[in-house]
Amino acid sequence: MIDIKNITKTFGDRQVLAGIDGTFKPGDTSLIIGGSGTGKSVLLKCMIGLIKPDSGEVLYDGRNFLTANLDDQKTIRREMGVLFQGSALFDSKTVFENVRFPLDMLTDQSEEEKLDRVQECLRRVELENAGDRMPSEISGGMKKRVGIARAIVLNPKYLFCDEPNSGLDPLTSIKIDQLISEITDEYKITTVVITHDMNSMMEIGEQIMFLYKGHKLWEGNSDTITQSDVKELNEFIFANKLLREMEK
Ligand SMILES: Nc1ncnc2c1ncn2[C@@H]1O[C@H](COP(=O)(O)OP(=O)(O)OP(=O)(O)O)[C@@H](O)[C@H]1O
Repeated sequence: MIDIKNITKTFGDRQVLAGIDGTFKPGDTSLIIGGSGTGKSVLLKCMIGLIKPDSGEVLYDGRNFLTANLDDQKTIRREMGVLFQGSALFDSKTVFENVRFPLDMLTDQSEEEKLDRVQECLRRVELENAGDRMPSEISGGMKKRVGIARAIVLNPKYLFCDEPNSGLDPLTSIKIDQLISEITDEYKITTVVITHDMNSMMEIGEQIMFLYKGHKLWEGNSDTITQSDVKELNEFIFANKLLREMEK
């Protein structure tokens, strides 16, 4: 479980996060949605320690990440898996080496243990036969799956995905969403996904937080999202639908 309390962040004279609260539960794929520049990535970065908020708390199963000492912060970090935008694979490493990388950096496992674990994760994302390939030789959807395998290789309690659908066609997007959602459920991970994607909201939105200009304006799930009376949310959904229609 992750609790965030009153997270604020200002860059210069621009307030980007104006006091965000939220709870993210194990086994749930929670979505953070909102238009461009509303603070979604900054919020995610505050949660994983890449940006220091001006105030607020981020609690990982009750452990205060921001005030923890370095050792405790390291322990919490080790429990996080992150799927960055664009997958962020190392171009010069094979698929296998990319997935093995966190094990090399953060564990003292034997070669055999690492081999087993990497194979297990590649199998989970249905890429068991692609280990020898280079990122340049595989499709965008496969790259995302490699990114997911790498994000889960350390058996994370918490998984963060920044726009996992960016650059993918609708069908591949749905498959990636389903994979994230299945893995979340299977391993009871607390998963937080940033997305613009309307299909994702309807398919995997067990909990959805809508940000608008740094404020949390609405919270709910895919069943309740179309019934809200929040004007900004309805406009966001309408614009999204329109975009989808135009793409068809
Ligand atoms: N390091 C930074 N320094 C200054 N301003 C920043 C920094 N990071 C983000 N911002 C600003 O904060 C605002 C929110 O950015 P953020 O990346 O969180 O938006 P977002 O909701 O994720 O948008 P998008 O969907 O387009 O990625 C933007 O105006 C952005 O320019």
